[in-house]
Amino acid sequence: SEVTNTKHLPQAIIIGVKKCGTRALLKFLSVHPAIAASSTEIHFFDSPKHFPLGLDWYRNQMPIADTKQHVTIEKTPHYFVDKRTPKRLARLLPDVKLILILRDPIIRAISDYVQIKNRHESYPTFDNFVSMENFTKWTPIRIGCYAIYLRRWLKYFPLEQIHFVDGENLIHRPWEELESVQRFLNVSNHIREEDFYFNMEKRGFPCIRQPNGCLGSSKGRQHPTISGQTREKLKHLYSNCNLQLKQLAQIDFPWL
Ligand SMILES: Nc1ncnc2c1ncn2[C@@H]1O[C@H](COP(=O)(O)OS(=O)(=O)O)[C@@H](OP(=O)(O)O)[C@H]1O
Repeated sequence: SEVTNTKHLPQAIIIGVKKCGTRALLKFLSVHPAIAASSTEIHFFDSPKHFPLGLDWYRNQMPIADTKQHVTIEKTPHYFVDKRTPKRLARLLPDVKLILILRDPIIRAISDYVQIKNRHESYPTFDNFVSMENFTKWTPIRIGCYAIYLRRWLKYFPLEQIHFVDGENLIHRPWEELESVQRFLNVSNHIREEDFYFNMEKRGFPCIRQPNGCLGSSKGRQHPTISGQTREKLKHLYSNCNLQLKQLAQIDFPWL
């Protein structure tokens, strides 16, 4: 077939959610011979600086794809929570396939917290935050109420255009999640169970054998233990959010 060696607008975008395994998913997909994955987060639709530069700028950020058979894909987890992105995306790339990876919102919140704490030494403990009166407004907590944001997306995209990945299963049995993502993207089932190994030095997270290995040191960080009281409070808060998500997305992941 004809080699085009050029950049294409993405046919698929991992729109989020932050700290749910977006990097792992994209890294694993990038070993597929028919997938051209962007190595950085592009932040086109959500950025006042980039968006006015238009689709030519966006296309130019994409990786070179060998042939027209390639599926070009990028991930920018902030798209999911950005108010302007769904409308802009629907207008500019109405047929784009959307991939949304979700994990247990309590673990996601701790992961988000650990990332912030990493940059701000004197940051309070997670338990301290959750004991505050208006803790539900704190971003690491709020983002985990996925239904709030998904509802916005569904104003612009039909459910069939969004593929939901279980971020917990992506850690335990990544090949299963990849099988359905590959099907959704209409590419061959190339990534298999034997392509993975589990790295015990990295809290048991999966790595892919060739050619990419494990994720970098900013992924798979140590998490603090949280009190039983904090956990109960969050379970209570998220039970309603999770119920709404199940109904909106028509999914039933084990942790929901
Ligand atoms: N294979 C593999 N290796 C390492 N880490 C993995 C993997 N699969 C999923 N995860 C989980 O992904 C969490 C980071 O999520 P994201 O990549 O979406 O983060 S970000 O939003 O781009 O910052 C990251 O969060 P932390 O554990 O808090 O570091 C991991 O829990």
